[in-house]
Amino acid sequence: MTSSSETHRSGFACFVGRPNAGKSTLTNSLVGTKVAITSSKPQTTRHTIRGIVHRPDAQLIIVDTPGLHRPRTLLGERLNDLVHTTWSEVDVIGFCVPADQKIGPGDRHIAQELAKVARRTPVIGIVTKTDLVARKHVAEQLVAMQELMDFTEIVPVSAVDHFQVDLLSDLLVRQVPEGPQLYPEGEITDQPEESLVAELVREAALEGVRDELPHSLAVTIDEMAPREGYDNLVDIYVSLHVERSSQKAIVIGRNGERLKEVGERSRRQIQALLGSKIYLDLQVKIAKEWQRDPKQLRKLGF
Ligand SMILES: Nc1nc2c(ncn2[C@@H]2O[C@H](COP(=O)(O)OP(=O)(O)OP(=O)(O)O)[C@@H](O)[C@H]2O)c(=O)[nH]1
Repeated sequence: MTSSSETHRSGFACFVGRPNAGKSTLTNSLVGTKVAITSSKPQTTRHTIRGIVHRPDAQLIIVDTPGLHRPRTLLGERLNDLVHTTWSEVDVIGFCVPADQKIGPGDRHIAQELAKVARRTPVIGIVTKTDLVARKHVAEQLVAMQELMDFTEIVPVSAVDHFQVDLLSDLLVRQVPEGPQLYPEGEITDQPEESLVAELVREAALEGVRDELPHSLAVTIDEMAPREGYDNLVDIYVSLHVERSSQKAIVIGRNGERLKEVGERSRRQIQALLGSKIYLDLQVKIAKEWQRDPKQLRKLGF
């Protein structure tokens, strides 16, 4: 019997909405007081992490997206491209509209842009600040939201009263894939992003072959640096260490098919983490009996 309570999920979410829609307050409310909000922005990271929701069953990383502009200039267009890229990299988007304000042209503009990615990235409609208006008014706003675009779900919340914030957390978590805890609890800034990237690759490499390669897979980042002359490209060279050639064959797969899948699967998540395009090079190496050799273990970061 498989119980869904045993699966752990992890992934990325972002909130969009016009200024003052309540995005930051909602992020804080979701995250709770347990976790500090980091605004650390290492060299290779473009997305700022606004907060991390730690739950026993999931970890939800809430990232910032640059604001959407009305593209009057080429720069405006470029910035909007960046927004679209971010939207397609995260696992779920929350579109915030305050309950106490009429839906306006700003919201419709965002909805139009979101509709372009909605087929790929689920969008949850969030009516914020419900504590400010009567229930009847919340209901009307929900109906108005429904007409705005095709949402995966629509939910009214109040960050101030903590009304339905846990429900929103559940709805967001439902949209992120199965995966390990990416950040240690309470310690968001200390984890070098290299380890997160390695963890994402390891997770993708184990997918479907977990029984065959239980603990015989270690992943190290050989090099990770922004490519010179490009403002949005990070080169990442990764080694996957196995113990035997039979395991190497499993990781690589027939004609390299599996390794290609591993690359595709991890690339999307790494791009979401870093907020930048990446070139990902994966090499499978045999480190004989690395689990029993202290020297090898140190080299592999254990
Ligand atoms: N009553 C009430 N006020 C709220 C709620 N959520 C946010 N606010 C208030 O609304 C204002 C804007 O909230 P923010 O969270 O800063 O909004 P934002 O969308 O992050 O704003 P930008 O950073 O400008 O995009 C603040 O004064 C908040 O205190 C809520 O649930 N209830």
